Amino acid sequence: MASKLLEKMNPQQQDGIVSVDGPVLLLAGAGSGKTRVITHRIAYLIEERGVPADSILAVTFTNKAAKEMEERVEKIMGHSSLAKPTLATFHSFCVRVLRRDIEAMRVNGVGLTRTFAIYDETDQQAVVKTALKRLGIDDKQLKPRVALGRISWAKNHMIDPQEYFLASTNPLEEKIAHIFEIYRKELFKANALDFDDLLLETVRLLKSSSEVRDRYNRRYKYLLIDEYQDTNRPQYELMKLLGSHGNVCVVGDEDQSIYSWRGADIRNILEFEKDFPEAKTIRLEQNYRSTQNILEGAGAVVAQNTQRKGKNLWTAREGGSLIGYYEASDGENEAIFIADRIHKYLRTAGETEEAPRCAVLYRTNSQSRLVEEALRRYQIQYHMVGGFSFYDRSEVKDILSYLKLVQNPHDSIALGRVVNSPTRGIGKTTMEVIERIALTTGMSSWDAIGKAVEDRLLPQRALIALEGFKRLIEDARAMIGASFAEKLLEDVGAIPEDADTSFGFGDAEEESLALAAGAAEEADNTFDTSFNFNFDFGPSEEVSTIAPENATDTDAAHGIDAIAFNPFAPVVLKKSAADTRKQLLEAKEIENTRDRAEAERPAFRKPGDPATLPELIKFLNDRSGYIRALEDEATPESFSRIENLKELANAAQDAQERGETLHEFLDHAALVSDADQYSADARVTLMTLHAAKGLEFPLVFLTGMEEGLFPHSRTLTDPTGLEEERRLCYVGMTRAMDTLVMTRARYRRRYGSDMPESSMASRFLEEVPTRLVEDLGSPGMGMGSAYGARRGNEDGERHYSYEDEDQRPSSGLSRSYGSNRAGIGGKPAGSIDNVANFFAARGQKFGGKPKLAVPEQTGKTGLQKSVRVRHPKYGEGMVVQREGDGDDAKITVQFHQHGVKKLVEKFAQLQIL
Ligand SMILES: Nc1ncnc2c1ncn2[C@@H]1O[C@H](COP(=O)(O)OP(=O)(O)OP(=O)(O)O)[C@@H](O)[C@H]1O
Repeated sequence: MASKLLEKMNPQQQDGIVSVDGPVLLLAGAGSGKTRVITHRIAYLIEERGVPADSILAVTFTNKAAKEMEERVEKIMGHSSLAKPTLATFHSFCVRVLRRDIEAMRVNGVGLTRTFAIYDETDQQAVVKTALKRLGIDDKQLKPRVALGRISWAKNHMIDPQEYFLASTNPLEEKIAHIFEIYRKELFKANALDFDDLLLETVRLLKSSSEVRDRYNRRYKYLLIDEYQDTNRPQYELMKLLGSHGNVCVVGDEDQSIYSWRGADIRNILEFEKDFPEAKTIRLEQNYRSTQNILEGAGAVVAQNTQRKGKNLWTAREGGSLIGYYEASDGENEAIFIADRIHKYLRTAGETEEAPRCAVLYRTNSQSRLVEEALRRYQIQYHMVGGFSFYDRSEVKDILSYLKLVQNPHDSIALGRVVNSPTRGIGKTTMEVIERIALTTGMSSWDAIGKAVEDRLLPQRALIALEGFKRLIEDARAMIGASFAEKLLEDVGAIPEDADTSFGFGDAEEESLALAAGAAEEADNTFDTSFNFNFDFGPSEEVSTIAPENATDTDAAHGIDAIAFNPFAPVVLKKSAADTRKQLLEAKEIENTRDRAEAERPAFRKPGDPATLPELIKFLNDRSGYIRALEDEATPESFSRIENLKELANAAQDAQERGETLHEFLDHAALVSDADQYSADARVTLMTLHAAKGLEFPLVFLTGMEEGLFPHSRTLTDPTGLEEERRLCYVGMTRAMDTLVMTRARYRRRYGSDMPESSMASRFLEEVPTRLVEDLGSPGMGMGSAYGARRGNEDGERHYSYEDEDQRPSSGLSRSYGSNRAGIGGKPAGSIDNVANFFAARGQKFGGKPKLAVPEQTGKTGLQKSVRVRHPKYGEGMVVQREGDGDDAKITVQFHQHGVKKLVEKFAQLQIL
């Protein structure tokens, strides 16, 4: 078997597969087959070393990668193992740990419970807005997004509000520390965690509970971490906590570290050997993906970085086509060029390649618009990754918020979102009173509503509306309560001696088991929302026989709404453990009798059993009046929203068929990321460079290669940030298997400005050796300038657009545009002359290695690099480049408010500060 697993692997890959004892650092260059090695390593551990599959934990970066890995392992092993390795992202792994064990951190009944909510960015922003309001800070002065960014940064560096406050050096930072503290408290009150917390709380849990930590250490004997270069501090700590046995294999490529903005610390990979001095380092340096030209080009770019270990990637695919370069006159022209190329590619590749696939990559999402428009003109279907996801639609978010409330009524953000959606007469004033009660008593909004209703603290009309809402949520909760009751009963008699032996995730029975201990004290406010999805509605005549037996406080108090929807009254736990057990046994007795009677009728759901997830969604859709409100609206938009809600019910049906719990369903919706939307079947994919990591395409377009756009303006004065942008460029270039085209627009419209602004070529273009590049017919080249440096608005050059006669595609789909256009100085595009001219001009401006070789020109005015300046219109900024001298000198300034501008010195009216 070993020989089979090692077949078709190069010696380094083989080493990576069989070196399973002790720490291993697998430095895997782009396209060097690390996914292959990881999957075969897992199979090797199981098949050759006899390691139980479920003692292997492999952590990947996206859900999609985890799923793909799972499929690949299964394929290699041919479904031979019943137990499975755990393949998950850090976040989903942490959710599972916390859903199982978070209550181990509760002290004297205080702390989060397993029904915690996960807050996404919208939820987080809502909390920050509350904090701003409470502190009297105008959200225009301090944008919630900015505050949130700082909070997330602090969390990823494991800094708490107190530490943040102590370290703050200015009033703004102090304010953020206060916001952070309120934010933290609000989430706690709402029994909620944000994405960063998922990691932090898991670290805290494993550190604080040796019992829990030991259990995970006993369970997972082999730890594999993919994309190690992108791990942040909490992830690093998790690696240490979970990998204390030393069988840790981290796989990564420091040249592909692109997530520092999420707190990723490249030092984790650079210093792995320090953390584990006995670590074995294996380098995978043969690239199987790209041609030599592409690889060399990408290698030359990333070689400019200093923060790297360095490696010699090589490929057996010698030569290949040159890297294409197209310098468009403007953004529209760039988009048309791309659409045209794709059109031709799809037409011709269809004849030769099995499944033509290509990707258009950009630095920021907003760049997609023009490309989308152009593709539509060419009637080319495309798939966009990172657009508005299904789960982001407002109606879907609303119903998910109802579900979140069913799971955890203390989730104040979910409550705020739907308390008056659809409108039910709970206005702003009412909610302000509720918030005041919550604030003064420290209660959650849900409890505050309860108090307001009980103590009659609001006008009658408001109270009726609040009561109605409260009852709706309680009824929905009651519908699923029976599941808890039933499984609890089953588990009470079957708690294993050693809980370790039944350790596993996603197992509904196990979840109930862990809940059993806390059930008595928490029965009224901690519902387990695990579902048993295997039942259909029962026959309606059974209502009368079963409902009274199991009637509950909730039913008595709230009439028969839930029953009207669900003919079987649900079981809700009473408060004492003895009562609970008695009630459960009674329920079980009834069940047993009924089970026997119904053995022949499997199609019906058993009376008293919990509602299924789709049933719950339908109940919420109907009882909340949401669908009715949309129907009343009767617009095409409202009908399509209804369709979306039906689709959500379908998603729930799928989840039910996979045996997922409500937790898992909501967790899935919360953890879906941009990259997960990628579909391998799409022929044309549009996505950001970040989302493209780990993927490969025969044809890749890298667009918007302009200073200020890529590298992003934020990083122009920050060497570390610049290195990360360069790595991003490297990631983008190495996605290409056969053909890579880099494009740039000389003019680009920014922030909806009237006139497109002139741009400068990205420095990354400069770093690609000229011998590897071919001009693909950039219009208007060779006018004595490169990258439009002298062709800014100031010299009045016209720019092309859809409307320009000679740029417009001729007609229909057979148009040909771009590559056969006249190039530099009227010569055919792509001719040796043109290319030479073009790059000669470029060389003059930047020199071979711009970073080192560009001599700083001495200007008369002292407007040198790094000098701070003020412009009458753009305000303050810093000079980042000076080109030329005398009257014609061009000064590039990074303005604080307006981004990068290139100005002619003599006209610029720049004042040195
Ligand atoms: N030994 C091999 N022989 C032939 N093809 C291989 C071999 N190893 C890997 N490949 C192929 O090389 C390509 C890249 O492999 P893979 O996706 O595993 O690389 P990677 O290291 O994960 O890349 P990246 O880090 O750039 O995302 C795939 O198409 C894979 O099938």
